[in-house]
Amino acid sequence: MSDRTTAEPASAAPSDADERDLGTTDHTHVTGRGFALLGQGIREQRFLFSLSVIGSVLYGAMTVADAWVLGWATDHVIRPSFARGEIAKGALAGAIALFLAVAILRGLGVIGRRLIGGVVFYRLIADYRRRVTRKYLSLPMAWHHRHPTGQLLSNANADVEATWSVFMPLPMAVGVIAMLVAAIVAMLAADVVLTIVGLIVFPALFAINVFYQRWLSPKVSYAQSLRGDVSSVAHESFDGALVVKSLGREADETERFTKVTHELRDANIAVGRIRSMFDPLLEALPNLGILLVIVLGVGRVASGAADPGDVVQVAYLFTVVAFPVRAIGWVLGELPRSVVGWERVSSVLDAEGSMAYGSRTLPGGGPVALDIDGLTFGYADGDRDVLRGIDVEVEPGKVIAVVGATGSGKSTLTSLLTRLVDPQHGAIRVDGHDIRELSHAELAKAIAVVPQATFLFDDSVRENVTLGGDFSDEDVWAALRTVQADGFVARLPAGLDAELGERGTTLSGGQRQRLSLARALVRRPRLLVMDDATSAVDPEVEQRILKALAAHTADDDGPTVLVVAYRKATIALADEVVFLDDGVIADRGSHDELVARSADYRNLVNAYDHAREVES
Ligand SMILES: Nc1ncnc2c1ncn2[C@@H]1O[C@H](COP(=O)(O)OP(=O)(O)OP(=O)(O)O)[C@@H](O)[C@H]1O
Repeated sequence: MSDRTTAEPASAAPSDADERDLGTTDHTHVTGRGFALLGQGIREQRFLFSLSVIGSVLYGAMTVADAWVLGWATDHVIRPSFARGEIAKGALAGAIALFLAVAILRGLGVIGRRLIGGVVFYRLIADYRRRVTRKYLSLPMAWHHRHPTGQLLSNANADVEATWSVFMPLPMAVGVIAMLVAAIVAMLAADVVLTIVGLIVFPALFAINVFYQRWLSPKVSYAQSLRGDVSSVAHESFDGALVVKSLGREADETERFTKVTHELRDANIAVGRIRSMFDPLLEALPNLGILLVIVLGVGRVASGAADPGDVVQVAYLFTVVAFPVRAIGWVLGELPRSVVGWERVSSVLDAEGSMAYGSRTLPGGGPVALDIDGLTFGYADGDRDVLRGIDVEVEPGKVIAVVGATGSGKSTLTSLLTRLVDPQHGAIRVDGHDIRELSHAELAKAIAVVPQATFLFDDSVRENVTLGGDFSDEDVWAALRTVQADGFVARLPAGLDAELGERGTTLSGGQRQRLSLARALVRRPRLLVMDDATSAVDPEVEQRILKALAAHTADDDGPTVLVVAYRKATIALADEVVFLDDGVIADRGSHDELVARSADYRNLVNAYDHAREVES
């Protein structure tokens, strides 16, 4: 019975709607696709899977051998001992040696099956998680915009696990087939009549199991998807604790949580109900078989048609084979869930539209000339172009500010500059080369973006700045100095080694932004794109940062800068300002020129500064 824990299917949490998917899937197709999936996994882990099956077959053969040894010992050791009143020492030693040899081989079989079978399962999961994650990283932002984070997490986690969980009981199921053949042969050799009982009990056990698993599996999947819902509601409540508490929504949140936990409770009870119906039946059937064997066997021994050893052997076979036979049921019952998991996983792996990169590298070093030429872009799910006919030229080392009302397309422009998305029309060139021709590595090296929302990893300051890149501590400190972050980092107890906690929660918003800026600068980009990247930094520090950047640029050491800016003082530092209005360039020139000639611009920058003054 101890096999139960390892051989039962892994209860991977599947993602939403498994219940519906399983309910509507045609079982014949599912079985066909399920077997194709098994073939795929076996091919990919050919060697280890074969080893685990050998282990399983060895285990099966030795289980049957164990029954045979028991029968042999009954006839050659126990019965003669009772008959003669003394133990036949030679036969006893032989029986002990046989039991030991079988036990050792059986143990080796179990190790092979469980250990190597486990390795196959975990390798498949790790491999497919890597493939899915790698695919995510290669898919364009347009694809990501269409797929919520929760779904991506579930694809990489629960769906991959659901796909391969069938590999947990698979080696055992394959071994069980060998075990069954050997058991039937052993029973036939022992007693044909008693074998007929086996031929009724085992197929019945197997059929009930398949039916049971088919009924249970979608219910288990559904319960597990609800478990995912419970944790996502809890996660959201904890994440938004500030909002929940400050707006006094605790009771509503508790109610939302209660609703989903009650659904989970009901789903688990439904699973328990089915289990409570089938488990006793599955446990009872082999015992009824044993009873039948003993009743029939006693009669056959009395009539001299069978030896007691044969009856003991067949009865024992019933006890040891009955449980493993259920592994075949687990495999067949798991197949529909695996197929659903695989459909979700392959929808990611087969997704089209990976960014195609060129192979060009940019000659020379230092700041680049930027040329945005006739750029037009619309989001795939949007009903209109967000940017239309944008033309901007920036000389190397100059600072250009992009100013515009909310929703005018500033962040979209920064996404285009780093090829998170590509334009439908027009081109972006650096030093005359279309950025689509640059190799991926060159693009990442030459152009750095500091996004509006800062993201820090739960890691040290150093790792957050270098992101694993090969930079010396000197480089890191230099970048920190430019962004005026050297002071507070030096004051952290562990300095560069200080751990920042999840999303950098141990730092203030302004400190986080400065680290995010340092991360871009340490790479010495040739074009730096800042999307409102200093909004949480106080104006005076922001001025110092921008001046330090400008000083580097003046030494031909710094990048060309495109900055989405709001504060008048920041905008005034730019060599030129591009004023975006609803996706088109409404005006451009120096800040003073725009203030003098554009009422809209004037109103906007005044409103910004006023709003920020009120905020602070
Ligand atoms: N992923 C997206 N899918 C569809 N539409 C989008 C997406 N991101 C932005 N938009 C739309 O594109 C337009 C421009 O958005 P964008 O974020 O570029 O504006 P913005 O000027 O940076 O605004 P803000 O100052 O508020 O950050 C908006 O109308 C917005 O609704």
